[in-house]
Amino acid sequence: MVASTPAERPEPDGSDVDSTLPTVSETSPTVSEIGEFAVIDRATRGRVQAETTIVGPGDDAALVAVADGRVVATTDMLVQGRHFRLDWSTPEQVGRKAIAQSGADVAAMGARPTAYLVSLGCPPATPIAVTDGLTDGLWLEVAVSGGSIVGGDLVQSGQVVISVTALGDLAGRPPVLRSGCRVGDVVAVAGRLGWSAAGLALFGAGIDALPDVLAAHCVPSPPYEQGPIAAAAGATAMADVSDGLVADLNTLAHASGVGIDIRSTDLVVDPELLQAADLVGEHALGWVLGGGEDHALVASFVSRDDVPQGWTVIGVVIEGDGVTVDGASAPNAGGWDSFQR
Ligand SMILES: Nc1ncnc2c1ncn2[C@@H]1O[C@H](COP(=O)(O)OP(=O)(O)O)[C@@H](O)[C@H]1O
Ligand SMILES: Cc1ncc(C[n+]2csc(CCOP(=O)(O)OP(=O)(O)O)c2C)c(N)n1
Ligand SMILES: [Mg+2]
Ligand SMILES: [Mg+2]
Ligand SMILES: [Mg+2]
Repeated sequence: MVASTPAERPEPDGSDVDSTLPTVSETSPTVSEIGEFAVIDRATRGRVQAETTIVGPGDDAALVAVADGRVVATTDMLVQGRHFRLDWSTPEQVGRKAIAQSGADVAAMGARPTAYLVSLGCPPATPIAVTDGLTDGLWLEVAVSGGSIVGGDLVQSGQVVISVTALGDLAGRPPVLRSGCRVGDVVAVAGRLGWSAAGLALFGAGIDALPDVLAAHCVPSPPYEQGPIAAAAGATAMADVSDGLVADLNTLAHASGVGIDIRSTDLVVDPELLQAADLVGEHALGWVLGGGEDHALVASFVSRDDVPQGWTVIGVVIEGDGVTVDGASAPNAGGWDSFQR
């Protein structure tokens, strides 16, 4: 491998050094003014814990009851300028997205989220209206996904960074792995595709239109409950779509040692995406195939009869290696790679 010289590296576009904070109000004190423990207090006081929380925030660690003797565990982080911008999203939307990103991974194992640990880094000048907004958003999404926030961390950093660890319960079922696709299975999707990418394109072009599409970029809507439903229906493999449909199906194909062929005519391209595509001069199907961050669920099932309500069959598992669309490779649907953009 040849190390790239500075001259070969792409110029930074500035997006990853964004450290702007919204001026929420002239009167909001900052995090440094009220101090770490007061901010933590505001993030935890009065919030209702799930039944499985034995010890919640306030001690050295939380204690969580594990119903079936195993716990699903996953973590993801959001970095300002890379995963969100505070001039595009409200703090509440960022909080919701942070929970959704990890909660969707729990659902993709076939489990139900039970507990979250939230670590926050922020500059000292962060208004507490921002940390309060984040807290509200985190708890709003927890109310959708299930579970509760049992602890976390708060540190000073140059930009806003949020890391969410989620735990989940499989209710005695086996986990649904990425490696379980078998030739002849059908592949189905639950949840929206392409919306987040369409919103990102609108934001990027500075077009203030289609508010539902912009909101879908700021707050994904993972179909949390469909994870356990698919597992109970016998899903053979599953993942959430964070990097892009083709990219995430590729992880299933590679882990399972198979090919997956998607039929483009079976993909739902919502009319709002066609409108957005007209506005920015891009292709809506490209967003559906290559856009990430909607956190839809994709899964394989032995037959069409196993596919639960709320899922749309979009393809089949075939012999081969990787993902094809209508039998051909999809070179423009590579999806997100944290170090390529
Ligand atoms: N720094 C790391 N150390 C250990 N495991 C990691 C690390 N980063 C990612 N992984 C693991 O690699 C796998 C793929 O990660 P990722 O692509 O982020 O999955 P997802 O898109 O579901 O969040 C996951 O099982 C994750 O736990
Ligand atoms: C400012 C900004 N630029 C670009 C994007 C697009 N984007 C950022 S991360 C990502 C993919 C998912 O992020 P990743 O860190 O890979 O999450 P994971 O797959 O681990 O869930 C996408 C499409 C964005 N959300 N915000
Ligand atoms: Mg991840
Ligand atoms: Mg995932
Ligand atoms: Mg990713």
